[in-house]
Amino acid sequence: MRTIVLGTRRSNLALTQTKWVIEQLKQLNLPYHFEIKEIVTKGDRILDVTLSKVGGKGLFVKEIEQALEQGEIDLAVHSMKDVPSILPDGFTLGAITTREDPRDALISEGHVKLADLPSGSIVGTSSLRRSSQILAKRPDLEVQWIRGNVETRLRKLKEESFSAIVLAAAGLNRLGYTKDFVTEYLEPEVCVPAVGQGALGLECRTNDQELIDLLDKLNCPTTSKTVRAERSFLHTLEGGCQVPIAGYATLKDGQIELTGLVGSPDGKVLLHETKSGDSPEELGKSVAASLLDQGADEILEKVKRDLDS
Ligand SMILES: NCc1[nH]cc(CCC(=O)O)c1CC(=O)O
Repeated sequence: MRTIVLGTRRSNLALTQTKWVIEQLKQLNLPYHFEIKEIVTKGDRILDVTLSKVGGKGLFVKEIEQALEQGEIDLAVHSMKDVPSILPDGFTLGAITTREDPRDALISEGHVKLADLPSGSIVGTSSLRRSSQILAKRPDLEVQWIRGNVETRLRKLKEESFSAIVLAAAGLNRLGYTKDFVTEYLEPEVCVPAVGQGALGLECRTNDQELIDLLDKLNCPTTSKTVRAERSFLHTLEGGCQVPIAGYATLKDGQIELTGLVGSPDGKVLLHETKSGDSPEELGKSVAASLLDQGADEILEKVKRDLDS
């Protein structure tokens, strides 16, 4: 009987997600054993600077891919929003699972909603996408970088000078926080989610056909299709680093509807586009092209220059 080794980061969220996938695999009642191997990535070790400066989201994924390549692990469970838009040769996503709540969640001291936070209140986030959209709504607030896993950020909300923080609803749900813990869910009309937010990607080696066949049983066709559109959009715009880009797609009567957004980190410029189509790849490219026509490349170039300096 084959043992499938799942590699995961050590955070509570990563472990919870990996255990959830094992449960789903076990329910298939197939003759496999499952084992978890914890991996500490560079992104987990470096916590003192903004994530964008140490190399962005790809950081978490790269070291896990090395373990896959060397056969130390067979399968990696990722939050899709942390997975770069193109995987290196030799790796594939065997499945994208059913999406959790894709929205961002605002959690504030005293449960004060975004619209009601006093002027000058400090909101903690380390995402340019979130800062851009929050400052567009509330230019009188102040955004400060906050790093660390979900529990660390919640502790900092209590102990430091933040009035509110923004976290993905999906992560909170998976960790078992109840709905009344959240002050306000930010609807996609207010804050367009990150590409892939709320979906899990199951990555394995391209030559592991046995595992690819197994993972296919956990694939959610709707989530796959919408996340592919979002990732095609991201790929068309991306220059490699973490940038203020948001993308969220839904499926209605077989048609994908994709909203893309590019904003300046201070929220003074927000470019939006929503389009429908049936090819995820073409739709992603088309929404990206519209934003480039509106001047998205200028915003993104400036962000990259500021990160490099
Ligand atoms: N960047 C960290 C990260 N990656 C995925 C999630 C949440 C789960 C998800 O989006 O699926 C989080 C935490 C957060 O943004 O609050």
